[in-house]
Amino acid sequence: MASQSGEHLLRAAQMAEADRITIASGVPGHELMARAGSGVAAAARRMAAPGARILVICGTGNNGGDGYVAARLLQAEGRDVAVMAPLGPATTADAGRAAADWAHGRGAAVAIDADVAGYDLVIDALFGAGLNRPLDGAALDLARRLNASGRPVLAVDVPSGLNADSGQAMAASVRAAATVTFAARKPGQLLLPGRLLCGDVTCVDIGIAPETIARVAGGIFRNSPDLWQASFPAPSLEAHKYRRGHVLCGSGGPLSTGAIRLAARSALRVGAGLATVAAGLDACRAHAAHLTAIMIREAEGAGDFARLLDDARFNAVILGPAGGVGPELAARVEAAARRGRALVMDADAISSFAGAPERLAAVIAAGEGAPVVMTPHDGEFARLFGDVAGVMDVGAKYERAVAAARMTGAIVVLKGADTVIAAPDGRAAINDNAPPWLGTAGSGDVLSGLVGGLLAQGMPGFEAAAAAVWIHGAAAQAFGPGLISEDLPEQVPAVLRRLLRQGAQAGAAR
Ligand SMILES: NC(=O)C1=CN([C@@H]2O[C@H](COP(=O)(O)OP(=O)(O)OC[C@H]3O[C@@H](n4cnc5c(N)ncnc54)[C@H](OP(=O)(O)O)[C@@H]3O)[C@@H](O)[C@H]2O)[C@H](O)CC1
Ligand SMILES: [K+]
Repeated sequence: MASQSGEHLLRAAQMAEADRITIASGVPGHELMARAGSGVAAAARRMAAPGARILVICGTGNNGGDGYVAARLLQAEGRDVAVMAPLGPATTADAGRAAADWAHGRGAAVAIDADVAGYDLVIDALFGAGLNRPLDGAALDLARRLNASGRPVLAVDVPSGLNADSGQAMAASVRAAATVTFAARKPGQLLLPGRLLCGDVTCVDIGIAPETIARVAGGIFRNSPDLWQASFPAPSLEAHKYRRGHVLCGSGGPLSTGAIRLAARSALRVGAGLATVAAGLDACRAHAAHLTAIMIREAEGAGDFARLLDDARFNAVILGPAGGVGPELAARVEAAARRGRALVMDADAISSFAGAPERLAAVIAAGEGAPVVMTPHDGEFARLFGDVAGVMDVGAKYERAVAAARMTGAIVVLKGADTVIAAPDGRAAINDNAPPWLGTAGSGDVLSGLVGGLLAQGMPGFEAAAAAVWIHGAAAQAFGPGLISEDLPEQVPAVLRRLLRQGAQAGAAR
């Protein structure tokens, strides 16, 4: 996993280990703190105009230490800085040293009940990665006063009260306009509500080596082209349409045919060589009125569908968009999985296994390693895994997705504004490029098509799913507000051009 390229996200414990390794290698902790504090001061300079009144709220640990360093640097250049130490003096050696350096000749800290509304910028250095229980008492009161004051907050590492791993507020969390974090982003800064509570996140290099980060990393990544560009199918002259795969898309009934058409069109747009919609006769007639490049084959039941799959040229299958929950659809899933075809399970295909994840796992195991990608939203996920210990009851969203992937053998795309892509081997990617307007009817159908189209071109399951999620978000960003799902496939070419340009540049740089 460590060889996987991409931006590592580090949990608090992994960050502490990176700290420890770096200190053991000869970089003193107070040096790391000095660099961290300097990064905070630089961000404060950008946020606070000259003459602005700055309040630095320092906790007792090293997060507070970063705050003392920033306070000293800002005061040394003539900034109007006050320090509040609501929980008492620093308790760690490095923070104590930073506090002493700040206090030297600079007067005492302000009282805890000082009116925070009187400041132009508040630097939140109360708790960082060391938060280990919900806020309470004075800390909880102060966080609430800070949020109520409407004052712009610059958070050190993470807003105080935010769990750096899960992105959840622990009783409450400071809401920051910006956050300065160190060495690597944390999962809780991309997951919701953490992403909203952090504001703009800047990651400061404090001298922790990339190989140290890779060594402590646990397979959690920020979703970006770096993660999957190497296996992204680049168009080439000899890759004629039969070499770029053929996606078989299972349709719903005659009054619910649009969903699978969105999926099939998306599969073609992302580069699949061919796409065919399989449908009952009445639905075929409905499709015939809409389709041109996408072919149509009649398949009344699961048996007909299975017989279509006897044609090995259908190397990828999409099932679920408005497919109709029930044993019929489950039987189609089984037919595709048992034949070892790359399979995307969306919506109704997932719900057709509600409460029976073990049965789904057995079906997937029969496919002997062909990639299966499921794309549930939270509700479908809960219906499938709700009763499984160790899946719904684990802390962070990516832990739930990885547990589900491990249990079923599928790649799990747990959708949302903070979609997580997880693999049975423990890898997870958190996606943070989806704009609010992507949440529109049918966008999930488009995503299933993008996944299927990339699988048809031979991308491995995890990479195909991560690339599809990223392209889905980028296409929505390209279109802007007012988006409806029919617009999404039409934005894919511009996103592909950008990706191929980036890929060519990366190749040239190698
Ligand atoms: N490489 C890096 O990332 C660097 C990070 N730095 C900064 O260090 C902090 C982490 O510092 P740490 O001392 O581990 O912990 P905090 O400062 O976040 O927390 C201080 C202590 O507060 C106690 N605690 C925890 N939760 C609560 C709570 N809800 N209420 C009250 N008190 C709480 C806890 O101590 P206990 O003994 O009470 O358990 C914490 O230890 C990191 O975020 C960075 O800002 C380095 O400065 C530079 C390198
Ligand atoms: K903080």
